[in-house]
Amino acid sequence: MLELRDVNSFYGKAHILQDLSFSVGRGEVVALLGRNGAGKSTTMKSIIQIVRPRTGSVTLAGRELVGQPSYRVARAGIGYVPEDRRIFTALTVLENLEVGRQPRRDGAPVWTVDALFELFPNLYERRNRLGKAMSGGEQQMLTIARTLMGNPSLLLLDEPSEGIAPVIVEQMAHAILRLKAQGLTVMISEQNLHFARVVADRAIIIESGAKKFDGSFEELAAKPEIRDAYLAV
Ligand SMILES: Nc1ncnc2c1ncn2[C@@H]1O[C@H](COP(=O)(O)OP(=O)(O)OP(=O)(O)O)[C@@H](O)[C@H]1O
Repeated sequence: MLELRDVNSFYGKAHILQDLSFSVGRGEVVALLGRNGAGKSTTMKSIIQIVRPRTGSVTLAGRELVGQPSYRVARAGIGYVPEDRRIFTALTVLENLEVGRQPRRDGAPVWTVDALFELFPNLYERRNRLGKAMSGGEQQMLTIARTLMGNPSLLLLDEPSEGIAPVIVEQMAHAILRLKAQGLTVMISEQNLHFARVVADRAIIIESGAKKFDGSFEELAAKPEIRDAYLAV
């Protein structure tokens, strides 16, 4: 469904992504792992074209995304939840969800406000509260829910468990597993190996913008040297 081939991305002269190639199959949940500064956020930004790869290709269902404006990438069916939660603090939870509403898309799960409240019961309880009155974890859930209102076929979550209370992390894991059960394709970037193992089918590890491992968590467990070299555990 998603394929990166020999992607090279830069910030000015700094060469960040180095010939990065990987693919994500339809319905898969893949964890992009790596230390602080490994290039996880840059990878996601290079998929949605906030960062423009200088060379290489990024395709979604065979369609080239490199060079497209980000709003077109979103319309092509990619939902992106950045690390810094972006909710409208002066709008209520319900209003925030309405802002995200987009038409349904072929081959992607269709979301309603009710279905999202079922997925995130906390949001239902706080549906009339202003965004600014929510905890960090609830804001993270609201950002994910609002993105789902766009009915994406691929969801990119940048470090969804970072800085969030353990009880909310648990709810988040549960929600991601339900998204997978609905057939959504998900890529999460993570430093938390435990969280990644609970929700993802496969791990891709990067370091200095280059791929160091791509395989199952069983394969990763059999290679402690990889974990020790590239992950903070
Ligand atoms: N806007 C920018 N301008 C210049 N360099 C940047 C910029 N954003 C990130 N970098 C650098 O690019 C490299 C990769 O950063 P990136 O944010 O992709 O890593 P990450 O794996 O997501 O780490 P983190 O967990 O800290 O978000 C780092 O060396 C970082 O300092």
